Amino acid sequence: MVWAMAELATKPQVMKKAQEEVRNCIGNKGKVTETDTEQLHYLKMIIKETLRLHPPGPLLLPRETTSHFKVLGYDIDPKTVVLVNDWAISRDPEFWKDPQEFIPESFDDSCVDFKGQHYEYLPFGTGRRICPGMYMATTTMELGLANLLYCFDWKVPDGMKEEDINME
Ligand code: HEM
Repeated sequence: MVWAMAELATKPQVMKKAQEEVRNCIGNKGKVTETDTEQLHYLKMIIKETLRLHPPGPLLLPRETTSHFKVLGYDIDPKTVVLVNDWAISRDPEFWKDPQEFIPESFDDSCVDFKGQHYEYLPFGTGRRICPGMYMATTTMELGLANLLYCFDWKVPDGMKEEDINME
């Protein structure tokens, strides 16, 4: 969630749009609750985009092969440790337009999600060992970020510019 906050702090126009969505939806209720987040489509796109550019598990979890197989002409022996470079996959220009930019709108009208069916985007992995905490993680992030956007305007510290924050 810190990455999402850093991206928003450096992109005031994205933050404004997200704040407007949350504040219009919640009105004077005082706080965002779990049932409210269903309506926060832009916020969900921000979280997806954050997980694309800043996957907390950039190489997923190491796996060990149990039998010999061939992939793209390479022989993979049994007991080989295999890493999936999700960080690189989710910045691949073959699948993503302007892949280095933070553009939540890329997920608008797109069926790409993190449930492991879209191999260009695997922040929670895929298959039988996909992250079982996926919904807990996204629900917690949505709720936390929505409440922060609802209650606060945040910005980079005085004397600092947006471009001073190194997102690498
Ligand atoms: C943003 C938050 C999270 C991210 C990005 C994340 C990502 C991942 C990834 C990439 C894997 C490996 C999947 C694979 O190799 O295919 C994994 C596995 C796992 N995650 Fe998460 N995770 C998150 C939060 C959580 C939470 C909140 C829990 C528990 C409450 C959790 C529990 C697990 C467990 C137990 C596994 C191992 C599953 C297995 O090997 O069968 N994760 N996670």
